[in-house]
Amino acid sequence: MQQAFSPVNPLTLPAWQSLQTQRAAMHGFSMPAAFDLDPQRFARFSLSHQGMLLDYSKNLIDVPTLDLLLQLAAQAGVPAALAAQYRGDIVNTTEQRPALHSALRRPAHGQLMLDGHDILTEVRQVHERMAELVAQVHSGQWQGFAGQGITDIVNIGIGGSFLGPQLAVEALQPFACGGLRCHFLTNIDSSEFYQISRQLNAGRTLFIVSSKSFGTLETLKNAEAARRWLLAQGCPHEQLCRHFIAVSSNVEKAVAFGITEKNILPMWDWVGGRYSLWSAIGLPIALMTGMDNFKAMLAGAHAMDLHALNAPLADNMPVIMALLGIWYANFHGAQSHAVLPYDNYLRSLPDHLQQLDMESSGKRVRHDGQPLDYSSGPVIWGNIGTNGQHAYHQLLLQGTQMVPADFIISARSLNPVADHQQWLYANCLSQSQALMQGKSLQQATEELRAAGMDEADVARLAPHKVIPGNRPSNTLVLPQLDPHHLGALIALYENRTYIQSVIWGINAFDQWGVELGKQLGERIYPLLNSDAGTAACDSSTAGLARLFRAARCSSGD
Ligand SMILES: O=P(O)(O)OC[C@H]1O[C@H](O)[C@H](O)[C@@H](O)[C@@H]1O
Repeated sequence: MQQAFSPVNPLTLPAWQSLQTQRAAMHGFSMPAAFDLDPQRFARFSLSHQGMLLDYSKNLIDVPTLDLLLQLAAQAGVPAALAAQYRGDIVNTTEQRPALHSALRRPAHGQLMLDGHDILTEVRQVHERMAELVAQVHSGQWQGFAGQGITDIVNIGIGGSFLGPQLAVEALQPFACGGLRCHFLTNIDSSEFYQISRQLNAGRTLFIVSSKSFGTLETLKNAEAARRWLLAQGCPHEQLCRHFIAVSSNVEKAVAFGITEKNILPMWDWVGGRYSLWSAIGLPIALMTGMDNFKAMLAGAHAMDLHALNAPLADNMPVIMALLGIWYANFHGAQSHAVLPYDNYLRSLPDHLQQLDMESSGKRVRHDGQPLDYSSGPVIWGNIGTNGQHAYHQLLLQGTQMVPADFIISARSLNPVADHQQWLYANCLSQSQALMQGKSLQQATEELRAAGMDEADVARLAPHKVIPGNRPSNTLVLPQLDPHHLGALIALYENRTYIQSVIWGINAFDQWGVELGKQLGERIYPLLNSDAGTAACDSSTAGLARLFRAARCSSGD
């Protein structure tokens, strides 16, 4: 396997330096004026792929800025890095692994050799096993301990073993088949276990224990609780195998936990957790929507990979989105980025992208361990559009920070109701337009005068109504939210995240930061039983541990 990276400090790239000069030259750039001056601005700054349109005309760019950003991508070696990732070179340098989630969605023919194995054959075999399981569950051939078919599946997993499947299961609800209900058990919170388990009939429930490592505390504790619950509900010990499937790259640990080997679907260390919904971690998606829809999602993602690999930089959707992200994070000081899907089915997209992007881009050193002296990834946040208009859009419009936003909407609704979709679309467009146009003091003043207000009140109120405008956004329009376009959309963001990491010179595929809390949790747990050891820890942790012990004593637990 080849090592892909000789890390580059982007600050040394000529295009980075030119962009700094360009940023200064752009001081005073007005997006509304740019639209007035150039009737072709929308056509110039938009592109489409697989029927998806990216309108990036409402950004703080002009042609020279975009040219410099494209030069930055070329100088940072983006095309070569995309090819290296797709080929299976070691792009995860700290763990010395490739990141081959793209291999999970390649068509079923061809070969990709890794350490002497053809991994495409292995992927194919797992997809075939998934198809068998889906058929068995849907046909009622898979039966629980009481000889009845399955009605409920419970995915036990967290992080990447939860967020991607949850997003896709929700997004593809109109494509549901098989009549199953799907639940996600994630947190180590007894209330969550209680709320889910009370809806279940034990004899008709299938638990999928999803954990790449099979070492994640929350997942193992919930799997143990599920096993105890099944036994308490009358499942004989020897019949537990009818109620548990596992997905893991650590088959040994899954077997040691008690899962029958034939019920364990493998995954591989070359798939990162946050990129794993395309593997057997996506089993809940296949169970809820059928294998054909799961495969259509893979095909959409694959087409996006090919686009990222082959389209010229200037026509390349993930490249353009990545460069705009860099422009705002590194040249405008933006510290957050909003993802605003105008689609209830995409309500979990911001959650998924938070893990995808913030675990990948939340880094402080380059591949070579040198600290960054520039920003890496911003905070990703967001929620369903329209709802946000009645909440945090106030800050987007009039707050002191500039927050670049992605608006995402489908041209067609799969469940049309009267003129709802037209209003939804109008709302979406109104927000990006308001962010771009704003409202001047003169406009605010005229509006108040037109409403018949006296001059003193006009003068008092007008400044509060000013909206600065010139705030950037992208609009992504999907023809409709179907499996193919969902796959393309998620893969678009995956590629965008990777491209940004290449320019920043950071590793998008490790996440060492999350380990510290896990280690400390192991040390804190015993302090909640006894105060032995509290002397050695900080007074805040000791005080909070004391409070827990006191609460437990008083409740008699
Ligand atoms: O799938 P698992 O091994 O249980 O891991 C679940 C999650 O745990 C972590 O702590 C990582 O930060 C995530 O990237 C991962 O997706």
